[in-house]
Amino acid sequence: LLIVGLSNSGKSTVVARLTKEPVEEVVPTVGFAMESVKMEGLSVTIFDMSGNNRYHELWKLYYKDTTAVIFVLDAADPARFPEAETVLQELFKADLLKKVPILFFCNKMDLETAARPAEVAAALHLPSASSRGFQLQSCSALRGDGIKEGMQWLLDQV
Ligand SMILES: Nc1nc2c(ncn2[C@@H]2O[C@H](COP(=O)(O)OP(=O)(O)OP(=O)(O)O)[C@@H](O)[C@H]2O)c(=O)[nH]1
Ligand SMILES: [Mg+2]
Repeated sequence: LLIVGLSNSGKSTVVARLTKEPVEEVVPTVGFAMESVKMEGLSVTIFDMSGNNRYHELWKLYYKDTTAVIFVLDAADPARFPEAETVLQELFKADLLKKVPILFFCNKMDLETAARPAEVAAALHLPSASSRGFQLQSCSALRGDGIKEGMQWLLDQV
């Protein structure tokens, strides 16, 4: 399982939710962090990538071993939506990810300023949920809302 997205979007907070570690202790990721967790009897290895620009090239090295992708967006940071779209397009274009389901977490929905999922879908020109194993899920990793629902969809795809 590969977790990508821009810096500060909440990837490691999502991972902390999945591994049941305290979300308060999350710090910016340097390079990447690897975690293993059991989900519904499956042993899942999570690669939590740094969103820092300097590490984006590193993501590609993991594509060939990737069964599923989670892309995390900070929905309260519209200034970075174009940058997020560019990064997401790279994922869609990658040959090694052609058959890999992508779960899109529209994160930080607890914040009043967060864009609605429909606005995010329009701004980032997201494909419809039915196409190519793509699913948009709104969530708050901080509160733990929506994470289970998203993971349920993803596990059903693999
Ligand atoms: N309000 C709110 N804050 C969140 C949420 N998820 C994460 N954050 C905060 O956003 C900041 C960044 O979270 P991280 O999980 O470290 O983000 P990241 O995507 O792993 O960042 P990098 O490792 O630097 O790429 C932290 O201060 C988190 O507490 C959320 O759902 N709501
Ligand atoms: Mg991180």
